[in-house]
Amino acid sequence: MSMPLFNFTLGGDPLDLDRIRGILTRLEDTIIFALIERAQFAHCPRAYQRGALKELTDIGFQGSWLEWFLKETESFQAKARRYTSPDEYPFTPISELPPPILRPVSYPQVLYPNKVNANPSILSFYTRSIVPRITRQATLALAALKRANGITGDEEHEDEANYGSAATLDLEVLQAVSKRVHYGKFVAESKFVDDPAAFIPHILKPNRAALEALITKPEVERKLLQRLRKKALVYAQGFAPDGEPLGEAVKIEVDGVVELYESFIIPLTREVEVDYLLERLNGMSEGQIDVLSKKTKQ
Ligand SMILES: O=C(O)C(=O)C[C@]1(C(=O)O)C=C[C@@H](O)C=C1
Repeated sequence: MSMPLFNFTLGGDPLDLDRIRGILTRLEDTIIFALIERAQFAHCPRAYQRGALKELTDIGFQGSWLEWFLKETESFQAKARRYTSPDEYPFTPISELPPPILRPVSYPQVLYPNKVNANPSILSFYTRSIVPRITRQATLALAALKRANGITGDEEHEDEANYGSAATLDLEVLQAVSKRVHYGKFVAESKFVDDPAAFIPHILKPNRAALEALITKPEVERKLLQRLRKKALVYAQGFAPDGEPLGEAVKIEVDGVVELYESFIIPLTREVEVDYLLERLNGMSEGQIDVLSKKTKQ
């Protein structure tokens, strides 16, 4: 049995829609597992508040603990040229990251040059909506444990012991969600080159609704949500010592995972697709656009 290869450097048609959807499907597993890991720890609200940690303001950093953690980790990863890959986007502005120490890889030019970056939306939604939701059980359990042990007060430093673990796991979730959402660019490029004539009028006279209607595939979304629920149910259950599944979803709330995709990840992927398409003709001459406009779906 052969394994599908999704690595950019290994050849194959990077705009094959089935191949791109294969990557999106694989990332479902990564995202569910990362969420399960993060859900083991309590919320740690102060880790997401700017200026909440004296230790950071003391060293002149104005952001939150998570933003500091992202910047430090991404600086290191930038040196290993992570953000030169067309499917990797840092949360820290690229201008604040160091250059790679390795020679550049020459990636095939698959995407049209663009400035689309959904990471600010991802970071804000993740910290405001996702973390509180997936950590609810762990936060309640921690509070109950403290009550049982007579630990009270010191609200400010209550959850500090988990800051390192929380941020490490936040980074895993954020990077996986970011990669998934930005794959929308490859999906959009694939759909565009398949039928440029359908898209061009709505790019020239920008019409988001028309572009969104062209890229939206309700049946694909329906199947995805169905598959995701089943996967989350399997991954979230416990297993007996002999490997027998115990049935009940205990590691994460399955509805929460499905809702995350339904109300955030898929809509944001669609938004990235539309934003990308709106930039798809930038810098092209009328003549070039004219030639492209004559290409219709085969
Ligand atoms: O698979 C596609 O065609 C996509 O555009 C990706 C995606 C998704 O986010 O999963 C987004 C919009 C479509 O309606 C279907 C699925």
